[in-house]
Amino acid sequence: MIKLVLVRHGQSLYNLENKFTGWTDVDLSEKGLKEARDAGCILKKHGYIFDAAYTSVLKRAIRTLWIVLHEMDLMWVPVYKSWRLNERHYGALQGLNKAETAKKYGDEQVHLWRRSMNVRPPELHKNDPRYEATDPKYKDLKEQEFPLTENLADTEKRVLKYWHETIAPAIQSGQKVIISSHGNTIRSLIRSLVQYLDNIPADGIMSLNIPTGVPLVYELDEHLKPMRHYYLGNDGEIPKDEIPKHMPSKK
Ligand SMILES: O=C(O)[C@@H](CO)OP(=O)(O)O
Repeated sequence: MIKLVLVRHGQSLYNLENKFTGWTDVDLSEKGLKEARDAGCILKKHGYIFDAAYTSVLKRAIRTLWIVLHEMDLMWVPVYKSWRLNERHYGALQGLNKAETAKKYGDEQVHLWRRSMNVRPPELHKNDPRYEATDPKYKDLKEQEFPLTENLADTEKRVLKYWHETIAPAIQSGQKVIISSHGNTIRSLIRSLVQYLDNIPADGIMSLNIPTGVPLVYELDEHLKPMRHYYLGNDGEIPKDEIPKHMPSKK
């Protein structure tokens, strides 16, 4: 039986300030650092070991992974980074306060920007300092590939390309994998994993609240079909209604 571990980065400085983040490269808050340490400790306590680790090119996910591997004494594990595992690009909303934006544009509009598969937030202009296409971490992207904004379908498409071409084959070749990534990236992966199961409200998965810094384990069969899933954390850290309801959980 295969175990895949997904972990959303610990709380970031923008999570703390309730700001739209997207590709803004903010670091972890003090709470986020602790969440990452706790995630590593609990994975170690349960005897997890990994052959390969995947993350985005954003430091909140990278640092979470570093801390997890450090706590587990697994710093030797190869780490693969890809922009395709980045958070969804939030366009011109990046850096704005979510509550203030809701006051200005209304809750309904902000909900559409945040959770609709098809609605894109307003685009960044190429002369905006938040447009980071020349950052060396994006050297693999052609200028026309660098997003000015993304809806969740755009995000899912580039995440799943990496999943199908790189991560899924590694898992199927027998590698034990951890992915340290972002809320919308993880939702996209969950949508892909559950797509062959019956009666799954795939759209509802995009509204799931994924807690920061709590490992989510998917047990998969050899075809990568999920058998069950569960969070590894203290009960108090995992609000019951945040556990995906699309499959029986362990508890
Ligand atoms: O701001 C963001 O980049 C994401 C994750 O924190 O927010 P949302 O919950 O709106 O997807």
